[in-house]
This record gives sequence, structure tokens and C-alpha cells, in this order.
Amino acid sequence: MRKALFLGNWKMHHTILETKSYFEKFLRLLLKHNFSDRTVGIAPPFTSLFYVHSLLKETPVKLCAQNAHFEEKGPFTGEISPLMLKELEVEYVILGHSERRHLFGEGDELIQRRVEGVYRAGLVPILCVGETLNERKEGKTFERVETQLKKGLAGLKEINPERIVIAYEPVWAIGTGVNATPSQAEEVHNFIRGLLEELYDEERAKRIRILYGGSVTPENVNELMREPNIDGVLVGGASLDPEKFFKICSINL
Ligand SMILES: O=C(CO)COP(=O)(O)O
Repeated sequence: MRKALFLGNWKMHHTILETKSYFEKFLRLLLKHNFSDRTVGIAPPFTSLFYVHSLLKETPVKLCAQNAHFEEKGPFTGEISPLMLKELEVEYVILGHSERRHLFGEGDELIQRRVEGVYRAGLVPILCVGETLNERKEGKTFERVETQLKKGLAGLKEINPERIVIAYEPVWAIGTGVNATPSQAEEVHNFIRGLLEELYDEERAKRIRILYGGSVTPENVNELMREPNIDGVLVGGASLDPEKFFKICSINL
């Protein structure tokens, strides 16, 4: 009932020139297949969105963004509005990524406003949550994830479950080459599903997709995706290489 979702988060990588050769390779591989049972998307840097929009127009690949402000417009230097993203037919927006939280000081309240603004604008927010290594060592994983999830969703009392995505990205697994084991990830995904049930109801909680992110590779994606509550992956480093990302997106489901 939950359609698998494979998303590449390029972070601050790939110029427009590099993006061109990426998509030549990626689309050549991808368009040979019929992937109606899954959704594939890529979040390039803002500077490439306009260009990538034109490349992806006739393809099933979804355009995604790495952040968004909550207002339509205004004096917010350096920010991009949901309206601007909608104009480019962006569908998914990553919010509350651990790099935004830890390197740029975004807190739960700001992230909540972004999630609400993006959702209300008709885009699909991907709310990222996850504990640091210290929090895990201190046994605070569930507590941390619960706070981030509840605060992040606080503005959305009513929800269309197909129009929100949660991404569990343990900070210690991001860009480290050390992924959460399938059972470590499943334990938290199952916990998140329970929280969603508490916040909404069982029916809706069952329909919300929960992605895993953190050192996903073509080698480990199969076993992660076998877990019942892992509905897709949010891929950083391995999505920068078109062949690797294609391998990830094309696994047997
Ligand atoms: O942060 C991530 C995706 O948003 C994960 O990054 P890596 O796949 O490079 O660990």
C-alpha cells in the first residue's frame, strides 16, 4: 500500500555542467525500465532546479528540493519559497536535514514552520529526524526522534498521509560509511509508525512513507528495504554517481 520511494539528495554537489552529464547517463539507464511500482526523485542544488526541471519534464523522475521557507515571498535573504518551487514542479522538499540542524542551527520550531508552509503550499515535505551518536550511546534515541517528529508535525493536525514523508537519518550514519543495520533502522521506523498512529490514526499511519537515510549503497539497500517499515531510502553520497544511484533505484522489490 506504500509505494517505495528512492530519493537522491545531492547536497552541495554538481554544477550545471556536471548535472548535464549525470542525467545523460542516469536517464539512459532509467528510461529502459518501467518503474511504475516505485517513485524515484532527485534533489539537486537550487541553482540547478530550473535546468533539471526541463530535463525531467517527460520522465517519471520527480524533482525535489533540499529546503524551503514557509512564506510565499518576503524579506528573507538567502531563502527560497514553496511558491518558487511549485513553479518548477518540484514535488518533494527535504526539511530538517541533520546538516541544516547541526551546521546551520535550524531548530525544531523553524523546521515545524517550514514543514507546515511546504505542506500547505501543496508540496510534499520530507521531515528528517535522527539521533547523534552520543544520544544513541546514552539511550536517548527514541526520546530524540519523538521530540523531533512531534515538534516537526505540530502544525499539521489533519493530514493527507500520501502528502507527507518522514526520513529517519541517524546522524552517526550520514556520510560515514557506517549505515544503521536493518534491525537498528527497523526498530526506529517501527517506533515512528507508532508515534504517527498516536498523532493521527492507524489507517493514516499505515499510509505514511518512512525512509531510511545514512550511508545507503547498492550493497546494503536490499537488506534495508526488506524491513517491513522501511519504505524507501534517502541517499546522499551514492546518489552522486548515476550508475550507483540507478543500481539503488532498480532493486527488486
Ligand atoms: O544525508 C543523507 C541523505 O539526506 C545521507 O547521506 P549519505 O548517503 O552520504 O550518508
